[in-house]
Amino acid sequence: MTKDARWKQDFPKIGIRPTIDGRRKGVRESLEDMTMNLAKAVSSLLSENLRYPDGSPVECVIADTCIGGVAEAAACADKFAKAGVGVSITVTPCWCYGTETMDMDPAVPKAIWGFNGTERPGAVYLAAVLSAHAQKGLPAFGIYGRDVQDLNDPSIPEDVQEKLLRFARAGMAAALMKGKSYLAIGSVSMGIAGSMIDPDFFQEYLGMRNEYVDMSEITRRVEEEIYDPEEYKLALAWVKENCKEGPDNNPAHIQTSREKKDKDWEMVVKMTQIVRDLMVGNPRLAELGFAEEAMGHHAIVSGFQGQRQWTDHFPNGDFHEAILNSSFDWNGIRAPYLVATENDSLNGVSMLFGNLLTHTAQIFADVRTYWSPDAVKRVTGHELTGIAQNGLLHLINSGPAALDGTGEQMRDGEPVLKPFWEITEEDKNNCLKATSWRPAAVEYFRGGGFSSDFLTRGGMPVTMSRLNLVKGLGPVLQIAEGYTVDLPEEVHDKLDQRTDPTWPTTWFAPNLTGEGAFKDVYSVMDNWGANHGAICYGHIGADLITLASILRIPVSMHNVNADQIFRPRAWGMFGTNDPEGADYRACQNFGPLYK
Ligand SMILES: C[C@H](O)[C@@H](O)[C@@H](O)C(=O)CO
Ligand SMILES: [Mn+2]
Repeated sequence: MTKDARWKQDFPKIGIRPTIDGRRKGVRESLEDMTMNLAKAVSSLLSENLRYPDGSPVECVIADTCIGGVAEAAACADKFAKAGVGVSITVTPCWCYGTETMDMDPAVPKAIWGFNGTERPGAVYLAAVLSAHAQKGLPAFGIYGRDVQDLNDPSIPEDVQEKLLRFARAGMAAALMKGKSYLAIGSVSMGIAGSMIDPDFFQEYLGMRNEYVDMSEITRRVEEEIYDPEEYKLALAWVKENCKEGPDNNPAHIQTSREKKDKDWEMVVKMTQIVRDLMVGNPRLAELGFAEEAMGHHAIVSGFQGQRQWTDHFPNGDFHEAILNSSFDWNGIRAPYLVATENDSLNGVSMLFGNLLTHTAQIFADVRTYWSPDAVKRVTGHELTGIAQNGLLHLINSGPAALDGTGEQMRDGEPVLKPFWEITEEDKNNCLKATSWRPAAVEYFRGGGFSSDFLTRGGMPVTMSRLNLVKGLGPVLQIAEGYTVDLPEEVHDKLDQRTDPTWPTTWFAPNLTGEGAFKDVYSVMDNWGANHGAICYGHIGADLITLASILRIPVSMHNVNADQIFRPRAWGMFGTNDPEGADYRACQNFGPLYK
């Protein structure tokens, strides 16, 4: 199979709009070079720092001329539409005519950098055009450098760079998901509301489609051999060599035979191929006579119901969920495919946000247990210290934690999760070595299968997020930044044995602020909106907040420093003393991006 059937269309581009004072015979001419150079500098900054999901640099398109009035604004809009621009950034060092030069496309996230200078009033334009954006209901991000620059200084100050990059990362995440689908394989898992797909949410807030296939489609493709048989051989051999089977934890009388386990391996490998092909298609299938199946469902994220109808009879989905979510398989190191276990589409969306912002693999987990320091002491005799001193959350689920979540990839001697293009063979092999595949708990999974078992290395900055839907309100996002934690081996073992030790564990200590939901670790658990969370490497809370504001999803809970929060300027019009309340009011007022 071609390794990446996914990226058939061109990626969206970032459009840069240099706006200028339209007065000829002096003013405009004196500003042309400076203005165009600002646009070029922003273009270089973004292309050097941001990448597409395939690892290639983000492409920028600059308007053909500076924009001094509506004719040039329209020419720019035309160029951007033809070039597939998904995000726009307006730059200017000077006064320009607000409503005559502004970007009017309601579905394109927008920012404006108004140069902080004295010779020409860039900040005055910034304020004027942002007032127009508010008045017209087209929210835009305002970027105003903290320190005055000289007019001929083409550099981008660090604070401006940070805001340009934060906006562009989030804007591109929104643009990249637009037009893609969430593929539900199966329906509702064990009454989990997140697997009741809400198509209005996907359509209006994310610009996405919903695709649905019954799990019987997997049976059909297995039985009719609708997968690449050569890849299957390669995959099975790779799995035998790289995926070591761990001990069977089932009571002896229900353990399955060696023969059944070997059959399960064959089945779970086929399931992996089939789920991937369902998501993104596979040109090899057309060569094999399956042209329709070769097309796929254009899915950027999917969910697999599994429990219970499938898993009561067939091997569970843990293998395909874990491998597809990882940054590697038998075809080598590649971008993760996102698969939400239990078809929890809302956790799938949280994974999608994390992945599009960082290009790293995501850890999907049950937010299973709050362990207070006292409870840990009582059960193990161990005193929690350091970042764990206030207690821990046990993140654990059968299934889809990416193997990258072992924390076995290294950068400067520190454990990290890398975008796939930075992952080395050694990183990959270490992730595989740190994972064992335990025969599934048969009382839960009557059909057998294998669950990935690993323990995430401690000391990594991570962000757990979760999208929730509330009737009458709509979607809200919650965000908890914190760290993964190492426990002494015997302490981990004791705590792990009390749950299901065949599943991957991440010990998580959220950063506390002493207030609200972050008063203590218990409060984080107590305020979590659902049974699942999506865990992303890095402290990406600020980027998530910016993305949520682009999509008009209010943030109900976060522990991000106030000075990192960057939302469209109009949010301040809904109150400045209470940013959380203002966020709710602004999101409600403007409504979903694609309505
Ligand atoms: C085996 C169980 O049914 C688990 O899958 C269950 O605890 C969950 O993961 C619920 O989200
Ligand atoms: Mn679960």
